[in-house]
Amino acid sequence: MSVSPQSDGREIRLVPNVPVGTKLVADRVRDVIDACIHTDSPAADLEAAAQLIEQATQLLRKRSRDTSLQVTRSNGGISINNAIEGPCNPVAPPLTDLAYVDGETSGCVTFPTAAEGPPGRAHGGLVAAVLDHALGRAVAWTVAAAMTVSITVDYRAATPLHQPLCVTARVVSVDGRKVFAEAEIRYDGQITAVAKAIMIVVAGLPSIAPTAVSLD
Ligand SMILES: CCCCCCCCCCCCCC(=O)SCCNC(=O)CCNC(=O)[C@H](O)C(C)(C)COP(=O)(O)OP(=O)(O)OC[C@H]1O[C@@H](n2cnc3c(N)ncnc32)[C@H](O)[C@@H]1OP(=O)(O)O
Repeated sequence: MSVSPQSDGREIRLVPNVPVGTKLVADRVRDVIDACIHTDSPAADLEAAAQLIEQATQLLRKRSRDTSLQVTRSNGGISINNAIEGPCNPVAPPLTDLAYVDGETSGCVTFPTAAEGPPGRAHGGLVAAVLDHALGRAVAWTVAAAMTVSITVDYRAATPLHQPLCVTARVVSVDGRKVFAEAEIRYDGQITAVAKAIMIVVAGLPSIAPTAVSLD
């Protein structure tokens, strides 16, 4: 594992691949979150479950590391504990299969029950977060790593839970450090939300290339 210093002093840790064991734990935690939301168990079972979860937490805390982003060298650099795409972050939906082809960035996401806003629909803030992330990826892959200073989301239709969704994003224009980009999320081919963003290229953020990662 190597470490790349960032402009604000934080570090990015490079790992060869998504760590299988950590991803397994994250997947099981996603199951726990889902079960927690749906459970109708009696109090004794809830108490027993809470104790088991506490035991698992203590086991995981036996050896801890800092919270720096970990990024793989494979597949264009998966940010493994990122809030949106991180396969090892149980809070991430996650956004998967990120790809960059002919200037277009795409990815897939399925929102779990935990992402519910209106009944049966994804929370609009989480839809916006996924779009923001795809926009960030598109800008990083097309121009350079950047930060969002403005994002506008139009919600056109319900974004369902538990259904495979496609996210696409691209750069529209560049004006100095300002990058204008747009993105959509689709269910069954129909757009449910579109986003327009202004992102500012910021020196020192991790750079990611479409085909080969060059982070150090
Ligand atoms: C493989 C590695 C993977 C790693 C992870 C992958 C994840 C990738 C995806 C992650 C994606 C996640 C994405 C996220 O979640 S990013 C997180 C959310 N965003 C932020 O936290 C950003 C907060 N803002 C800032 O820190 C500063 O504003 C920055 C540093 C960005 C710029 O401050 P700086 O002092 O440097 O620059 P400046 O103030 O001179 O401004 C520069 C220019 O910008 C124009 N401007 C500013 N604001 C606006 C505005 N609202 N509308 C229109 N224009 C605006 C401004 O007029 C000026 O234009 P001009 O006068 O030059 O013409």
